[in-house]
Amino acid sequence: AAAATTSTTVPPSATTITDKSEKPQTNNLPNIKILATGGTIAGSSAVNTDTTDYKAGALGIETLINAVPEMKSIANVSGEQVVNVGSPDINNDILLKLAKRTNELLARDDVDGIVITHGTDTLEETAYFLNLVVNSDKPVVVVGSMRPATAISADGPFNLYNAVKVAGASASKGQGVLVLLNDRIGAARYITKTNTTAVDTFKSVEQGYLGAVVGDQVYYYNKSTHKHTTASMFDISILTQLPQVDILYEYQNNGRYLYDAAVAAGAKGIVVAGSGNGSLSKTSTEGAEAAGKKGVIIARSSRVGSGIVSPSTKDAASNFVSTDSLNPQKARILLMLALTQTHDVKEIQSFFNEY
Ligand SMILES: NC(=O)C[C@H](N)C(=O)O
Repeated sequence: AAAATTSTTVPPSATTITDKSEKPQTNNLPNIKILATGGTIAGSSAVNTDTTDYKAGALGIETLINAVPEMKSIANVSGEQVVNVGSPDINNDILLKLAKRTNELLARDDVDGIVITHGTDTLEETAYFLNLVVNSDKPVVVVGSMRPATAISADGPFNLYNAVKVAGASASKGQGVLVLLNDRIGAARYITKTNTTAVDTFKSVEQGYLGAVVGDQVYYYNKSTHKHTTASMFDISILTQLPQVDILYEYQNNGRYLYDAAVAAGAKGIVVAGSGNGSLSKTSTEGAEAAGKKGVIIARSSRVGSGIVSPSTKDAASNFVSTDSLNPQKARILLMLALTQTHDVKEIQSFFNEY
């Protein structure tokens, strides 16, 4: 991010960690806002060996910032608590609130980048949503941890420090929304949680990471080839809600009743976590086609965990779209946004090809 350069350089120690004055800083460090949403990075337990039964979203932003005073030497850091929840409880209202606040802050001259602390369970969904709706090329870095703040060898503090470093690096501009854990910089479009409990859980198996933080340096090697941030056509500034999109999982012996139930409950779109290359059983196909006739958009993704769901010649006849390499939970994010623009199947397919 563009660091303000002035002739009067204030030593880093003169900055306050949580500056609520909203005045531009006068040193040459980048101004980074941390928006806190909860998760394990803000998790707490009475037992320091507890890595599973702790309370996620227990500690506030002040505590997280005060735990890493080293950030003062790399940025002017201030924080805001947006919500404080485990990430399974991040919902559409929170997504909209977070994205609007992010855009508001990025529009200001005295904000050079944003770091968002978040639970890891649904981190990739929030990161991808922001990737599609942030309308600035300033860095946005989403960070989490797998061990609560109270654990031996908690991974949160260093992840947070590195996230601030990445958010303050000029090379991070225009890279789309980034995800930082374990010294790796991932693209929101590609990265996913691959292990339920391991610290090195965030991977981009097919596409790779964009870069890494090693020592004092931020390194980039790749760029996301999909449209994001300033190139994205999605605008959430006037939205107060997002359309209901549900995910249905394929398995042997399934029935169409889940499709009927989703439609009855108000789904405007259904993402199918299909088997293999986005396959649906005959009974699911019946349910999906019946939903399609009622105007519900059906998007074929895959339960496999990696790979592309390729377009099928049968899609046009059934009014289905295919989701490229987006996993079901990210396909749901894109389909919600697509449905704010159009219900045309061809147009929605083109969004899945481009974003
Ligand atoms: N590691 C974590 O952050 C998991 C936690 N359950 C959450 O997503 O909030």
